[in-house]
Amino acid sequence: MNHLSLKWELLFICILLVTLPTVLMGMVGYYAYQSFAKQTLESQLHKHSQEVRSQAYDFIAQNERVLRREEALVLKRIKSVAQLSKSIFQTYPAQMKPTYGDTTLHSALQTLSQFRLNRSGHIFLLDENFNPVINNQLLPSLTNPTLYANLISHIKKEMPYILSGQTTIIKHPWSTNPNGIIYRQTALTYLDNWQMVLGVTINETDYKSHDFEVGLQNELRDRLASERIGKSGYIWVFNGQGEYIVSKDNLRNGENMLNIIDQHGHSIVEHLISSAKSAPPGGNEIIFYEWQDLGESSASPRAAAVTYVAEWDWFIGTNINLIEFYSGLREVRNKILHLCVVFILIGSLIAYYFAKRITTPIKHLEHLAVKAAQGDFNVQADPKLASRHTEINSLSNVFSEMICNIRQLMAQKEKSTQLLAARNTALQASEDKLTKALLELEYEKQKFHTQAITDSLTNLLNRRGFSKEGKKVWKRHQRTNEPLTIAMIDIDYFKRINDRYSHSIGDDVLIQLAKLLTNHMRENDIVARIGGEEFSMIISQPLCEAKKGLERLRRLVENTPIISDKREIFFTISIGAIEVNPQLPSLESALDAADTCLYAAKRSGRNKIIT
Ligand SMILES: Nc1nc2c(ncn2[C@@H]2O[C@H](COP(=O)(O)OP(=O)(O)OP(=O)(O)O)[C@@H](O)[C@H]2O)c(=O)[nH]1
Repeated sequence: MNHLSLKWELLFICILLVTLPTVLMGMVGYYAYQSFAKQTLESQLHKHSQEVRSQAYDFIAQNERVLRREEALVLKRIKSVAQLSKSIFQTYPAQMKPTYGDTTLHSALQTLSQFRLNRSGHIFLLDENFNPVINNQLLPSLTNPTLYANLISHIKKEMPYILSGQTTIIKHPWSTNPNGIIYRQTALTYLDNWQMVLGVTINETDYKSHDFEVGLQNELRDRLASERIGKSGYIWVFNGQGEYIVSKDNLRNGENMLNIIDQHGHSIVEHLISSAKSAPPGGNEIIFYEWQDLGESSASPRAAAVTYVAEWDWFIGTNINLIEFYSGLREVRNKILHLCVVFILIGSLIAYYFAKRITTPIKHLEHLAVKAAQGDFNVQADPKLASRHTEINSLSNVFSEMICNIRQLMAQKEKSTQLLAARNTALQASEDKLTKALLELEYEKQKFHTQAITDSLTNLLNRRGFSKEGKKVWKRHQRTNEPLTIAMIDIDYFKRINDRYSHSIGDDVLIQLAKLLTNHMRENDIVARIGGEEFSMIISQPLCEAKKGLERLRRLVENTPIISDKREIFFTISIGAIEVNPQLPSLESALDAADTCLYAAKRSGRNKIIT
């Protein structure tokens, strides 16, 4: 985040603040809708299942109502037949009482014995031992003695009632068939004249026809087969053997589907049947499974509410294709997704606008600050910023005020700098003048000093200079005891040169000698003109060495004429030299000693050296 600019950081935060709640709300919305959809699915299935169940029970109830009405009619009939028969037989005398095994029945009994109601209904008579005396061949006592005994037991129970002259009806099991026990309804009455029980009996199967029930089932079957839940949801019905009672559009009715297994190898229909059986009484159970219908390339996930109608052994399922059902949910999810994206985009654009609105003035002020930092104080904040009544406005005002102050300070500084520069220039000029004056003074001083110690004609040291420099050498000699020779040099007959050639040529001689002396002397030697034509030398050599040089000098002078007016003028010098020794206490005494030698050289004929 540190390398992000403020604008992008603000933008990022705003987008985050928009995106997170949007995505969160989208997810909550989607999952809420998903949960709602699942509840809707289940309630829809429950509702359909209950409707189908109630339809089935309406049909069952209708069937039962019809059967009950049929039964009531039959029972009324057998009762009336029994009472009618009784009224007939009561008219017969006791002598006409039939006996067990009697084959010569009179015509009335034969007629009654041949009486048939529906298919199996007939009349029978039982003697006091409960043995059949007519229609004994129709009583299956020989084939099912247990059920026959059961009938007799029932009759015996009813005896007190029929003995009182009443006619009663009993229901008793009579035979069995593959569908179960077949019951009979029997109307009983008592013949007082013959002490016999008269019965009119009929099999329930004779009047309880399944045709009506089958018709009802077929009607319901057709109705269910065409019913749809949603686009492709439908209703199926299996019987306990796993056979289709109702299939989609009745296309697979009768097919046994127990062999359809799921991925775990279990029979799906068995699972449906067991789930329906375990459903709460009168209710249904929601189950999820995979099923492949005719025309489908693969099994698809389904949900069904299953219920069991025990009376018909029908396992009814109302099912929905989950892919189809949730396709609507996918549409909702996509819509939520699109809404989220649009919302985030709009939020991002708004965030970008505000981030830019916030950062643009800051960027502008930053740009101005950078320019100011680089020394450009002619910057001015954008006047548009003043129109914003925000912190930016305050910042802009403060920045402008600051720049204005800096500008004033800079102007003051500039003024002060110019003033200072002018003063510096003046000061520098004064200083230069002073330096120049000092230099001139020093030059003059040096000049005066040089003039004071220099002979103006020969530029050699004069007597004062010689004395000054000589004292230094003398002190050094005293300190180091180095060998030192003092020589006094005088031009011979100089007065004659002046007189003979002029004073000017005399000066030239002096200058010539000074040059020769200067060339002759060594670095540490001192040469000076201490009088008119008198020169002195201090030579840093012992006398023996110095004398050789002085001799060379003397000969050089002797052989080096000066040229004046194309004439050669020769001159000579006399030299007196001594070596400084401890007997000479000062430079003056040493000069005196050398002067004494010079005097001796003059006296002894000149142009020579006396040491
Ligand atoms: N041209 C010239 N002559 C000078 C100068 N100073 C002194 N003299 C002359 O030097 C002469 C010195 O003469 P003297 O003292 O008699 O010595 P000299 O003639 O050399 O004789 P000795 O020294 O005995 O050989 C004088 O005539 C001075 O006038 C100078 O600066 N220029």
